[in-house]
Amino acid sequence: MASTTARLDLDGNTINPMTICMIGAGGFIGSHLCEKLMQETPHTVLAVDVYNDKIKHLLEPDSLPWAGRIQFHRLNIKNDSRLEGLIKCSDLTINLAAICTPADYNTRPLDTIYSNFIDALPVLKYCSENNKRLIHFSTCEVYGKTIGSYLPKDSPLRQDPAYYILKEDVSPCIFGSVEKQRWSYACAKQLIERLIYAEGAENGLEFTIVRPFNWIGPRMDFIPGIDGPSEGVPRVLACFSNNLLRREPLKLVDGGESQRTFVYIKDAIEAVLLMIENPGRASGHIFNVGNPNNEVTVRQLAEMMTKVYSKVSGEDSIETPTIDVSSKEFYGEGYDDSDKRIPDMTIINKQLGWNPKTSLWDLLESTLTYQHKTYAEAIKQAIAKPLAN
Ligand SMILES: NC(=O)c1ccc[n+]([C@@H]2O[C@H](COP(=O)([O-])OP(=O)(O)OC[C@H]3O[C@@H](n4cnc5c(N)ncnc54)[C@H](O)[C@@H]3O)[C@@H](O)[C@H]2O)c1
Ligand SMILES: O=c1ccn([C@@H]2O[C@H](COP(=O)(O)OP(=O)(O)O[C@H]3OC[C@@H](O)[C@H](O)[C@H]3O)[C@@H](O)[C@H]2O)c(=O)[nH]1
Repeated sequence: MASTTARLDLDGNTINPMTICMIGAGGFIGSHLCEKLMQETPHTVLAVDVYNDKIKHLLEPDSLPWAGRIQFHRLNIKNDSRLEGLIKCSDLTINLAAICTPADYNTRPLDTIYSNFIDALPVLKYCSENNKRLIHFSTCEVYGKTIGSYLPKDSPLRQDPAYYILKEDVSPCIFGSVEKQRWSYACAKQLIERLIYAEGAENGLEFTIVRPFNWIGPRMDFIPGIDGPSEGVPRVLACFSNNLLRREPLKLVDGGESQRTFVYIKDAIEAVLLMIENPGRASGHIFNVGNPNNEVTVRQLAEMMTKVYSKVSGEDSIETPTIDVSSKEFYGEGYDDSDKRIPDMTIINKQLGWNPKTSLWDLLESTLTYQHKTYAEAIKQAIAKPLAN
């Protein structure tokens, strides 16, 4: 419950309650951010989304301690004139709305580009015209591939951090060719970042851009055939969770050699709250938000998830826990991948003093405990049903 003592920002000033228009509030990150804002702050949230399943527990019943501080507005920002009014009556807009699953980037590139660029334009326009602050969610994918990935395999420079650490104000954005439609998302995100930055430079828009580096945790995406389409392909955490729950081998795309750093959603949300409540320190900045200490290859992630799931479910792992699949088979034509993603943390450290805390093992343990509790029974029933018929 929100504390009654005054909240202070990082400079010791009192934080006044604010109204936040949160677009995409019904998604994975939005649901955790709404939860944090309701449980720990006095702020009000106008939660905008086309779905609200992931925030239902915050909206009902009316007796919840924060009732009245969160309102759900079911609207599609593509074509709804109510959006401007909601932005106008808020102090801050946070835009999370996007198509952001890699399986869509090469198979639905038009929807991906529209969602990540065109649909964000009115949000930016209304914030700029009404002098409202904007926190916009971009992605670590804007960095694309590392410079090091273009060096010869045996080059010693590949070991030099200058060739792979990703810095907001220094690193270039390196994407594959246009035929590699994987990059439709990254490219759309890059262009909206540039437009927001330009609105700041030319028209004084107060903005913050967030580049999340693989935030994971409970409520991420969906489990195919249970709370999402049977043929759907979510992000890796949900793909591997689904395989573990169904006792199927985890599929390693192109050998599972790509590397990622994973950060626990609850750590990352702390960083967003600091941005919300410290505008003087956050405005005009682009922030990497990730955990450089949690780097693994996708193969290592699969191995660790298999061990953790065995521990939390009490079930032995299957005989062949992983299998290799080609990216063409798994994602279709036009897929490509980021080789390695380690965030530089200098700017977020200096501006907000934020550091991630949770190790990969610990965050997988709490997340897979949630997956097991939430889905194991439903999966059992789904598997038993066709047999019974
Ligand atoms: N989760 C991550 O690790 C990660 C990494 C990089 C970037 N991001 C960015 O963070 C943001 C949120 O990501 P997420 O993981 O919560 O994804 P998500 O898919 O769970 O949430 C996005 C939400 O936006 C809503 N939405 C999409 N289009 C809409 C529209 N036209 N009108 C209204 N609502 C709409 C969706 O219904 C969904 O609830 C996205 O912009 C994404 O690109 C996330
Ligand atoms: O079953 C699977 C799923 C995924 N993978 C691999 O696992 C890696 C991670 O895949 P994810 O689905 O989590 O997506 P990525 O990390 O590539 O991109 C994500 O990064 C940042 C955000 O902007 C987006 O949420 C998304 O684009 C990729 O190398 C992918 O090929 C598998 O090997 N097997």
